[in-house]
Amino acid sequence: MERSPVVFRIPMRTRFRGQSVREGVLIEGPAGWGEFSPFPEYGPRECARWLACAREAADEGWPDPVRTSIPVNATVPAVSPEQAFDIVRRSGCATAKVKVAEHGQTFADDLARVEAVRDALGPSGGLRVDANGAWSVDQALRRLKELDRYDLEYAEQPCATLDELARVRRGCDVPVAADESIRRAEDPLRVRAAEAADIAVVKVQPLGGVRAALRVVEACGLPAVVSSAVETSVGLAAGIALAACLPSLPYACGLATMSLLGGDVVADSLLPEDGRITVRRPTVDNRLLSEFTVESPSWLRRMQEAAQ
Ligand SMILES: O=C(O)CCC(=O)c1ccccc1C(=O)O
Ligand SMILES: [Mg+2]
Repeated sequence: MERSPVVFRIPMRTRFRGQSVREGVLIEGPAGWGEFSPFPEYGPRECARWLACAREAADEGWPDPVRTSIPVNATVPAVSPEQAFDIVRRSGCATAKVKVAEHGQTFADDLARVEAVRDALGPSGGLRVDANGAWSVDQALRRLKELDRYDLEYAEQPCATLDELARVRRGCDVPVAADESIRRAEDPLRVRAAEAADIAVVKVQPLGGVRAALRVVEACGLPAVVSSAVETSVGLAAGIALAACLPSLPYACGLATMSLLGGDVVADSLLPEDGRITVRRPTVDNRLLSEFTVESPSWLRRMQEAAQ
């Protein structure tokens, strides 16, 4: 028997994107469980794609994998240099992504955090930064040049607009990855036309599922980095499925985010071992699920509105 939708609420171990809890709805269908967990700021139109991702997971499942494990990066929130060092060391990952340009912090904080992460990785590790679109073109050009003394693999969304990304790309040696610029089906063609990025960051929930994201990557014609939206292992499994079926996967993916959450709804969490996550779909554990279940008519309403 399939369960009715379950609303979950899981505390975050470190604040990320200004959030300290992660909430959403888990739905069960013939193919398994799916996760609907749009961030609070998204309206019904955007939420429709997040729901399509959950429905694909529950109703159809995903295309066959072409690899058995996914290389992943450690995700380093805007924490102190000491904490950043520990996060990277504990992760076992050879690649790390560091949040920079966080509200309330200075560029000196960013430099110190990136330096600590380079120390933790050693000279051969991959090190990327993510500014979430916060810099102007001038800031990005100056700051990336300075940060590049720690040898950056790429800079994720240094500025907000495609035109700005294209100018940063032309003006500096650090490759540029588009993340927030790729949220709708028509976005990849725009990124490509504007020559705004070297790499496409793709997230399955905002793009409407694994099949939809596969089409986006194809249309974009850029190497893809699959990233999570900080989901439970139910949601992460969809990202793992996308990374597992992409024809080519040249970079480590941002799917090692379970360590940011204070709990999970499966016993066999999608955590990395030696910097890789084994391709699999863990099953929901009823005891763990009940531990994080909350009553929330507003979440069920949000899901209904997304289905209109
Ligand atoms: O890419 C990663 O390493 C983890 C995922 C991540 O950073 C993220 C997760 C949720 C919302 C936004 C972002 C982001 O890339 O800015
Ligand atoms: Mg990003």
